[in-house]
Amino acid sequence: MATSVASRARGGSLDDPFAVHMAPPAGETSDQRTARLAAAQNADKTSRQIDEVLLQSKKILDKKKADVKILLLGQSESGKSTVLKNFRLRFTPQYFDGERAAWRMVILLNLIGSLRVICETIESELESPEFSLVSDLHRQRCADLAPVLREEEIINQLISPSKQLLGELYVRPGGEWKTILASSEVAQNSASVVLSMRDEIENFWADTAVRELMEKKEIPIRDGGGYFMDDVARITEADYVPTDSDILRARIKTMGVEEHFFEKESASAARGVKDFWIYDVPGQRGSRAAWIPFFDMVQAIVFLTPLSFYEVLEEDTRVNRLEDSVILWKDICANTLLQNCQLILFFNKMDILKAKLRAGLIINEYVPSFADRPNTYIGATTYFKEKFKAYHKRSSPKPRSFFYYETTAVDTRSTAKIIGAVHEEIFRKHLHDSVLI
Ligand SMILES: Nc1nc2c(ncn2[C@@H]2O[C@H](COP(=O)(O)OP(=O)(O)OP(=O)(O)O)[C@@H](O)[C@H]2O)c(=O)[nH]1
Ligand SMILES: [Mg+2]
Repeated sequence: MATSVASRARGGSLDDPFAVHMAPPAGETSDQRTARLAAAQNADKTSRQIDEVLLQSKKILDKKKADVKILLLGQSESGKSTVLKNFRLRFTPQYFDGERAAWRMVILLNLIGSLRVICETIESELESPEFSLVSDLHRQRCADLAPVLREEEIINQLISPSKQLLGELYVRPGGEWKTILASSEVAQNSASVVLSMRDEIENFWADTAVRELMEKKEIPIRDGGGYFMDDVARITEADYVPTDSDILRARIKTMGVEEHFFEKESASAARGVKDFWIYDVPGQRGSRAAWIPFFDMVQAIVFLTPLSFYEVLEEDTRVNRLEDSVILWKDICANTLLQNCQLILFFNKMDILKAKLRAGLIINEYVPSFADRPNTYIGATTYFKEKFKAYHKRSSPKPRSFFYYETTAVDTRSTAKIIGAVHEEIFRKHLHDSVLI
């Protein structure tokens, strides 16, 4: 009966189930006793270590809950991961610095990817019956580059999460790929193959027929990111170390959610900075469901949109890029889970917009409502800013401030200033909200 067991245990009787288990075995020798006590001591130590780990994990979890969390949102190629790199460059420069060897491999991979796209374009051009800018000589040059092109698949096998080994570069979530690229012998061999053919690559790209073909086909390898065709001599030097700007221009598509912890570095110039987290997510249409679990835990969203009204989405060529961004922006503004969240809008890739306008882009051919406003950079940014601001005001469940910046995320200098201002603003609001709570 329950009562009798309890009362016997309280009385310390030998029927106590614990006492039975703790008692030394009958006839224990002195050596056995020493071994038993040592084992018990070890078990005790392990148990205390486990408790310590659990306590630490809980502390980390509690701290994470209290820390500011920032989510980067926007369509694919809007520049989310590039903005994250800018944050890392400013707030954790030592970590950023330690990754240059891995980025060198990404840059070489981006170069091989461009070469593959060019060779595929040449091949399809040669198959078309119309007059062609290129000839069998170019086909031969591509065949000569085969050893370099083969390396794309070899390196991707090391770091890619899927069987698709050609096409846009993406990696398994987490930082392991950086260690692999920086230290694996296979990757180093691949780099040697590219370096050994630098003259062939340079001569290939120096051919005006090849460049003209890419322009005629309107294949934007220049604008698409990860463009290093004009840097072959420099990036294939044996002692090449990527600059900050090279790393910002290197392209890896984000597949899973990447969580980055920003812990103050003592050597960091950014004094007074508190720890915070940034979440970088994939922007492709099919991956946007992955954003939702973060909505009720983040304090701020940096929403990126290039003003690419002249382009369509890569994953769905029926959808205009700017239209997609506007719909997303309205949804984010209207979401009630995010009603207390600070929204910061970046019009990104402004260098590309400026270059397009210089090259003769006519805005109202793509956006009829732009009408006869000045077809200039200021004209465009003013018009679209007012649009985004109006959606923000109309869709937000309750009033909130509108923060907006024009950015060129591959420009470290101008972006560093903006990142500093954004960081300050987010922490100012966080402090204000904490006081109110
Ligand atoms: N010219 C120019 N290129 C940029 C700018 N911002 C980003 N890029 C480049 O555009 C490419 C795509 O940027 P990412 O940061 O990878 O885009 P993302 O939003 O993370 O894309 P997903 O991971 O596919 O969702 C990269 O190669 C960048 O270097 C910019 O302001 N100007
Ligand atoms: Mg990304």
